[in-house]
Amino acid sequence: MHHPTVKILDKQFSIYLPERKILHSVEIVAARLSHDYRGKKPLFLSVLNGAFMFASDLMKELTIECEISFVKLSSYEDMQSTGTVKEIIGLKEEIKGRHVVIVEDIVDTGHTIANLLKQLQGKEPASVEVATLLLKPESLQHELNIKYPAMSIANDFVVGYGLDYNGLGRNLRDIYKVM
Ligand SMILES: O=P(O)(O)OC[C@H]1O[C@H](OP(=O)(O)OP(=O)(O)O)[C@H](O)[C@@H]1O
Ligand code: HPA
Repeated sequence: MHHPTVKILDKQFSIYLPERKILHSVEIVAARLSHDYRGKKPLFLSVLNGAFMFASDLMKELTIECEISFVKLSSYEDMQSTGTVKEIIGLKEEIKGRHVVIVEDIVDTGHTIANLLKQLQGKEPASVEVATLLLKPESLQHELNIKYPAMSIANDFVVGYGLDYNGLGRNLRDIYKVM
């Protein structure tokens, strides 16, 4: 079902990125990753919770030998960054010498990714890059090289396809923006 608008808690959202457009952009970024990481047996590190749906669809499109693992770190409350970024939880894999690709649903201010990159670089990986479904270039507050953004969007709050508003809306197939 594709609704033109949805209401979540106190806010109204309108359709922004339909599922077919999302999946098309996932295919394109997966093709780039498959090309760039062939023979490198990369470790995809998906950041929970938001990235679960992107990670799932991305993995299905990859044609190379690769691993995936899930880590957790949360910093968002309501619609604003708290600025405090927590440490990586649940990382059991040896990072040293591995080609790591972080899989995120969204890079907004960049606080989360900047912190995560710093923590991972200390573990001496062979390389680290970032694949994100959404990038908000106008919102970025860090100098980051995000090599694999599936889509760049304006500075609007969005929900759906894994992204939440106060925990809700992650199950929506399409992405909606706040009205
Ligand atoms: O670039 P930033 O401004 O740091 O924002 C991006 C981060 O915020 C969201 O995570 P959140 O902390 O909301 O956790 P969640 O994935 O469980 O929703 C999102 O999944 C990114 O990890
Ligand atoms: N929507 C949902 N979660 C988020 C966003 C957003 O626009 N930015 C950072 N986390």
